[in-house]
Amino acid sequence: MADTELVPTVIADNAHIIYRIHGSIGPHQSSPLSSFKRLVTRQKSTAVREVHAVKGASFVAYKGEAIGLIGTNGSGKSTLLRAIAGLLPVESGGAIYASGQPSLLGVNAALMNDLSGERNVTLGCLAMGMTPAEVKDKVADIIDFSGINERGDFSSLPMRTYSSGMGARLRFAIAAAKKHDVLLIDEALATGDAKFRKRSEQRVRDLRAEAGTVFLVSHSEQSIRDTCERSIWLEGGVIKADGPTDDVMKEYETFVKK
Ligand SMILES: Nc1ncnc2c1ncn2[C@@H]1O[C@H](COP(=O)(O)OP(=O)(O)OP(=O)(O)O)[C@@H](O)[C@H]1O
Repeated sequence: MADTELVPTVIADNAHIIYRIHGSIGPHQSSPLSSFKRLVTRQKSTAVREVHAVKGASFVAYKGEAIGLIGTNGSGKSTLLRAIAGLLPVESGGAIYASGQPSLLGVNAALMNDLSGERNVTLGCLAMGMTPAEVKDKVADIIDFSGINERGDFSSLPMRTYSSGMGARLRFAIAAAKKHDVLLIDEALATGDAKFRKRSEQRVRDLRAEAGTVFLVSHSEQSIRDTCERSIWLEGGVIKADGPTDDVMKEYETFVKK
């Protein structure tokens, strides 16, 4: 990165993300009678519980960077990723700006369970904006990369017959078949076996080299160390550290060992 111009791809400026859970009221207020009373009197339920998941996150990500997001369970990593993808709103007073359309690749990425793996590859590629001709070119490579056919012809079977690891591998293979300005990966690499993990980590490095920015949420320290030169540590929704992965990991490890 040193001799290239730094081009920002994602800017988070004092981003606060709050989940509002409507109707999460106490036991007395949730009875059918009290609901009926509210209906008759046209009173709105005032009970909205808030979860302040990300608290004032600020950072700048640049082209060509792979950034690991680490932190204990519930620290806000997936929430931040979803906000970068534009799937969650940022509270007023702060903002997240991103170049292009960031793509979120999560273990929950939508594929159709009743369709075969191959059909899902075609649909996924079309949904990412490839032309039918490009898709035709890529289907075999994507299935190869996913390795779902390593134990027989699974690509022609419905996705509901796949193990969760196989599904995750196929989702990753589809998303990684395209160049992304900003690719957001949520634990997708963790579900594969060691061989697939190696292959996908290489693909993340390639995507990065193609001048995109990759964010990787993972509980696997090894995955983060192997793919990301920079890491951001979130704890309780607050960025505790942001810098070279080795340094941030050291601080994080000291924290979790306490
Ligand atoms: N849909 C939701 N509605 C309400 N609260 C939520 C929702 N999703 C997450 N949260 C809350 O937001 C906080 C951050 O959750 P998030 O999933 O971002 O953490 P995480 O760091 O990705 O956790 P993990 O490592 O366990 O995947 C948690 O307190 C969680 O309970």
